[in-house]
Amino acid sequence: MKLLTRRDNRASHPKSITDSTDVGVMPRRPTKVPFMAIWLGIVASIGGFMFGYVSGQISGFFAMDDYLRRFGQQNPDGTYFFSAVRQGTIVSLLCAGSLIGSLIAGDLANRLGRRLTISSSALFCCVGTVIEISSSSSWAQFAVGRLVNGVGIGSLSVVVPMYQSECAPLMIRGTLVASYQLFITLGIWTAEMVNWGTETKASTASWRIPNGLSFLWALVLGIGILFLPESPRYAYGVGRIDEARRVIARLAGTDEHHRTVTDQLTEIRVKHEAESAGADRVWHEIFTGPRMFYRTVLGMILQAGQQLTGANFFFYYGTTVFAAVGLSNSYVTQIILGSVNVGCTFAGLYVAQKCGRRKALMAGAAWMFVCFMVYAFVGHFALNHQNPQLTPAAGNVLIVFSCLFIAAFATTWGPLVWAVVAELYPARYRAPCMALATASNWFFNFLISLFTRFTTGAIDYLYGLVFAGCCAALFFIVYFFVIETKDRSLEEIDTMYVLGVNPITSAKWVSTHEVSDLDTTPVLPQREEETTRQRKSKESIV
Ligand SMILES: OC[C@H]1O[C@](O)(CO)[C@@H](O)[C@@H]1O
Repeated sequence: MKLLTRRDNRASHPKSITDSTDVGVMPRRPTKVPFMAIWLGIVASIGGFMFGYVSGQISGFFAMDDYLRRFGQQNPDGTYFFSAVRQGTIVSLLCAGSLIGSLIAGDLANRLGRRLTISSSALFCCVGTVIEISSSSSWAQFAVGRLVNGVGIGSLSVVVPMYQSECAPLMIRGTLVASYQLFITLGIWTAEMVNWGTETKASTASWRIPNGLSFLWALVLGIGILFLPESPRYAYGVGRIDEARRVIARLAGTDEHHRTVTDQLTEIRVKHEAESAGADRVWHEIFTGPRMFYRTVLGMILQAGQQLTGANFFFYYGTTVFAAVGLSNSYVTQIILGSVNVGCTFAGLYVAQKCGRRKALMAGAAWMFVCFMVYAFVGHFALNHQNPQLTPAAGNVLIVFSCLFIAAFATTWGPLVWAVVAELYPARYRAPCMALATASNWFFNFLISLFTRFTTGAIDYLYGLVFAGCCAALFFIVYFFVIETKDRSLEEIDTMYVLGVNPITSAKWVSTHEVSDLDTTPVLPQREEETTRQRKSKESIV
C-alpha cells in the first residue's frame, strides 16, 4: 500500500475538519446536533427496546399462576410445573426466529430500503404477538408466536443499528450505536416492571397485559419510522440523489448548499462507485477480501462471546434461579438486576467513548470470570438446595455476585461489542458482515436459552464454570486479536487491519502514528489483483 507523507496528504485532501479559521470559510462540519437527528435515533431505537422487552418478559411469565395453569404440565398432586423441554422451547424459539430474521435482514434492507424493512419487521412482531396473546391453552401456539415475533426482532437487530449509523451525524455516531444497547436494557427493565405490576392478578391479565404491550411498541415503531427520512446512503444507492441531499441537510441542520452537505455527498459517491464494482461477489468477498476472513470470523466470535459471557442466564432464568435461592419475591431481584443493567449501560456509553476498547473488554472479561467462579462455587458448595432459608448468607452472596456480574457486562461487553463490530468492516462489506455477526449472537443466544434449563437441572450451579471458562477465553481473544480503535475513523481502522498492525501493541501504535498520513482508499480485491498483475509484468520485463 502506498504511504503518503503528511505534506502530500495535506496537498491532495480537502481542509482538515477543524480547519475553519480562514476568513469567509464556512465551518466544514456543523457543531450542533439538530433535534431531528436525535429524534431519528430515538424512534429507531424502539427496535432495540422491543428486543429487550420481548426477551425480558418471559422469565416472569413462568412464575405466574395463570400462565402456569394454561401452558404448564400437571403434577399428580394437582400443582403445575414446566418441563425443561417445554420451558426451553418457549424461551429459545424467539432466538431461533431472530436468527432467521437477522440472516435475511441485510438483503431485505438493500431491496426495500431501511425504513420499509424496519416497518415490515415491526409488522412481523405485531403478528407474532397476536399469535401469542390469543393462545388460550396451547403452549405450542404461544411458542410459534415467539418464533414469528423473533423473525421481526432479529431483522430489527441488524437494520436498526445500520440505519442509525448511516443517518447519524459524525459526532454522535459512536454514542448512537452504543445507545442501541441502552434501549435493549430499558426494554428488559420495563418488561420486568410491568410483570411485577401484573403478576399478582390471578386472572389472565397477569401475562396478557405485559404480552399485549409488545404489540403497542411494534405499532409505534412500524408507523413512526415511516415519518422519518430514508437513509441518505440507501437513497443515493438507488439513484434518489436529490432526496439524499435533502436528508443530509436536514440531519445536519443546514441548507442543501452548505459545504458539509456537498462534502458528504462526495464521500458517499466515492464509496458508492468503489462499492458498486463487483457488487455481485460481496458474499464471497467477505471471506476473501483484504484481511476479511480474519475480520468476518472475529466479528462472529465477538458477538458469540457477548452471549457466552452468560448474561442471558440471568435475564431468561433469573426469576427461577432466585426463587431457588429462597427469595420470597424473586420479581424484585430481577428488577434489581435490570436496574443495574440499565444504570451501568449508561456508564458503558462513557466507557465506549473514553476508554480503549481493548482495555475495557479485557477488564470486563476478567471481572465476569471472577463473578461466575464465586457464583458456581458458593451455589454448589455453600447453598442448602433443599432448604435455602437455612443458608441465607450463601443466598445473599449469589445475589450480590449476580449484580456485580451484570454491572461488568453492562459497562463493557453489552454496549461495546455492538460498537466494535460496527467498526470492524469496510463499508463495502458492512451489511453482510454485520448480518452474519448478529446471526452469530442470536445463534448462541438460542443455544444458551435452550440448554440452560437442562444443564442447570443436571449439573447445578457448577454450570457457571462453563461461562467462567468462556470469559477467560474471551480475555485472550481480545488480547491477541482485537485492534485498539479508539479515536479512529472507520477508514483508518480499515487501514490498520489491512496493514496487519499487531493488536497487542496497537494501542501504542495508535498514539505514535498519524493514520491520516496513510492512504486510506478502500483496498478492493480488484486493486490487489491489479497490483499483483502489475508487479508480475514488471518482474517479467526485468
Ligand atoms: O443487556 C442484556 C441483553 O443484551 C444482549 O446481550 C444484547 O446485546 C441481549 O442478548 C441480552 O438480553
